[in-house]
Amino acid sequence: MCMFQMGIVLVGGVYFAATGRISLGTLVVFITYEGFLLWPIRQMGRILSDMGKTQVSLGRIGEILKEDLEENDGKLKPEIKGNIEFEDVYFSYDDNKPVLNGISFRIKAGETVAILGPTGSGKSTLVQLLARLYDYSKGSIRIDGIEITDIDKKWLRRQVGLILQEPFLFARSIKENIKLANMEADDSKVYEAANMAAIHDVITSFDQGYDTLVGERGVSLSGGQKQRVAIARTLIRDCPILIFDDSLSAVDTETDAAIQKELRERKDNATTIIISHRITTLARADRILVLDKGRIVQSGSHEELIRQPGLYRRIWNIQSSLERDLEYM
Ligand SMILES: Nc1ncnc2c1ncn2[C@@H]1O[C@H](COP(=O)(O)OP(=O)(O)OP(=O)(O)O)[C@@H](O)[C@H]1O
Repeated sequence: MCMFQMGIVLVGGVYFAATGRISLGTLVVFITYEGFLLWPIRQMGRILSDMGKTQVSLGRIGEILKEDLEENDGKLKPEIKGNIEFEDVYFSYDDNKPVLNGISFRIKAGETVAILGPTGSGKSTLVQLLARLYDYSKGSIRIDGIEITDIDKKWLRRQVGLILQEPFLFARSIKENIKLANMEADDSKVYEAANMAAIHDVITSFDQGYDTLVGERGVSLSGGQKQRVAIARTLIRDCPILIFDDSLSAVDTETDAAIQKELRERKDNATTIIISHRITTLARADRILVLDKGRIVQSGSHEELIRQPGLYRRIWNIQSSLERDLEYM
């Protein structure tokens, strides 16, 4: 029972006892039994709300298991260069609320495109369609000219490296966490990926180096360090298409710049899509798409977008004036 409820019961109870309407014994028994009753009722409320979450999670696990059993016979397994084309793509999670409303754009193999947009504008949904986590209802998405629904789903997902904002690390060593995506990779490949993700020096500063355990029994990594381990885990797969879904947000600006430089200088330059709210990250991309309510409302290079009114210029003004203020502090 919270202090407030306890206070009301006590004040009321003492008043009734003092005016002789109830005995002191009745008051004590009432408070005791109320305490017994309240806790199970609260627990019941929690169980009911957890049951709702369990139902949704069970449904999703079922979908994943079903997908694994799906036949992919006859689907293509092409070698992918990384040319991406969205043509008039529509998508909604449920029929009433459209999330993407006619998205069209092209990315050439090896290009870096950044996406900016208010929360809920459909950025994550757009990149998840590319990895076929969901299927679009109308329009066409092509990779190297092939409709992605004609490509074997597992094959496609191996070519598209999607790094999420809150990556999951297992309670294993850092090396095992990086190698997870490519068990055949040797140590030099692990170090190369960690270097590109700007996390090698942090790892080697630990007493156990790459054998350091992550999680409760080992080191607790910061949000930015976890993101960089997850980036290394994706880079070790050598995917021709890389997607950073706000996954550079917890990394400081300089490290972010270092990672982007490494990616650009990679031998086989991957097609890269970066979702970010940080203007310095966006500015380094070859092209920026601005999304609003499931539509592309602006598209161009940093120089082009700061010359026209719109969300990009507003964010640029706010973030640059903040940086100037910080310099003077
Ligand atoms: N699995 C889902 N089921 C139902 N609706 C969803 C699901 N995922 C996202 N949405 C809804 O779709 C819309 C677009 O979401 P999305 O995550 O793509 O936006 P976003 O631009 O990436 O936002 P943020 O910047 O906050 O990550 C939102 O209204 C969101 O509530």
